[in-house]
Amino acid sequence: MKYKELKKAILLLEDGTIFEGKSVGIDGTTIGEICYNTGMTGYQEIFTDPSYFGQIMVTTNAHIGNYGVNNDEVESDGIKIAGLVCRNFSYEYSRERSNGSLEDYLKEHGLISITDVDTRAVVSYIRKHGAMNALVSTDVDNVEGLMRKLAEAPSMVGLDLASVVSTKEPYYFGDENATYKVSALDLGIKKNILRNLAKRDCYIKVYPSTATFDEMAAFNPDGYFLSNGPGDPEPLESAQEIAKTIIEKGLTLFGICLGHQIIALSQGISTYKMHNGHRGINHPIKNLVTGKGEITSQNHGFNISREDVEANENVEITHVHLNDNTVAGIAIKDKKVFSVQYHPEAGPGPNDATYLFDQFIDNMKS
Ligand SMILES: NC(=O)CC[C@H](N)C(=O)O
Repeated sequence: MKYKELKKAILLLEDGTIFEGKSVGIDGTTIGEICYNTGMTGYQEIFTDPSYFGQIMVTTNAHIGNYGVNNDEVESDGIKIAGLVCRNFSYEYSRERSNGSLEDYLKEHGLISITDVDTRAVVSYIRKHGAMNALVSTDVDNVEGLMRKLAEAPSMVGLDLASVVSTKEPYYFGDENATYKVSALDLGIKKNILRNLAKRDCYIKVYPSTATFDEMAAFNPDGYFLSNGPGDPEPLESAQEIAKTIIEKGLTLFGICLGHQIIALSQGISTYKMHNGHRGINHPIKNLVTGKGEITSQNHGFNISREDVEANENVEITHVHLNDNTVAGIAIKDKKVFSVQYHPEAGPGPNDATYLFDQFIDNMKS
């Protein structure tokens, strides 16, 4: 490995815990909610996933950067995480398909990152103490000032971040002569969702988070889609209103992650902040309809209340997370509406759950 003289940096947690390391990316201070992803690969897709907006990412895979970056392996127009914490940052990279180094990519996108951190200690600490805000900084001699800054940062609970990352203007994706038309609400949509729909013969109109049902209906779609996205689903009232209307009208609807939470909220099912959330690419799910297992890509810090779903006679649980028995998928009884808490589009992750896109197509067909 190339020897580099690196600046010191620190990771400071909301409760005052400090982890030391070295700076990569740019100098400065960044604040966000700390979380960790256990994926062994797929760092570029993770860093560009808009659902991570406002979060500082700890990668549990020891090596980050070793296969470089590729312009096609992005889930949005740039890096969306607030900061990166890793164990061994690789300045050297090797892969035929890569067209640049992660180091240059972090600098180009202005990401403050810290390497040489004992990430196992960080993860075991936040697993025990739960979700909290954190800061990464190269201003290592000013811990008190940094502590004050961190204390002022808002908590993730109650935060509408979807409107920040959403497109400001509607746009189209796919072939306009495709068989199915889909109106998608962009709350932080991942590109791989659009690719999966387009691949299944859909032409998609992507709407900003401020759109109304009437605007989305004007496209005359065969189906509606509610996307993934960052932050707390609860303040997103207009999206919940749209879901409620679509369901009342008996139209076809599919929701992923934040979109799934929005559908639940629209039916009076509450959401809650999890202790740590699920973020990785090997999360086991059981499909209760088919009895089959699937390994899935996940990224969420909120979840929907099992108790509320069980008490709701219009909604059924279709999928459960096998690690902790949390609700991972629901369907509205006798309607063409379903949603999952995880990521069937992968990007990164396994493709076990892509059948859900086919299910959405079948619903539009019927
Ligand atoms: N990937 C997502 O859509 C995440 C949804 C939501 N922001 C959560 O953390 O639970």
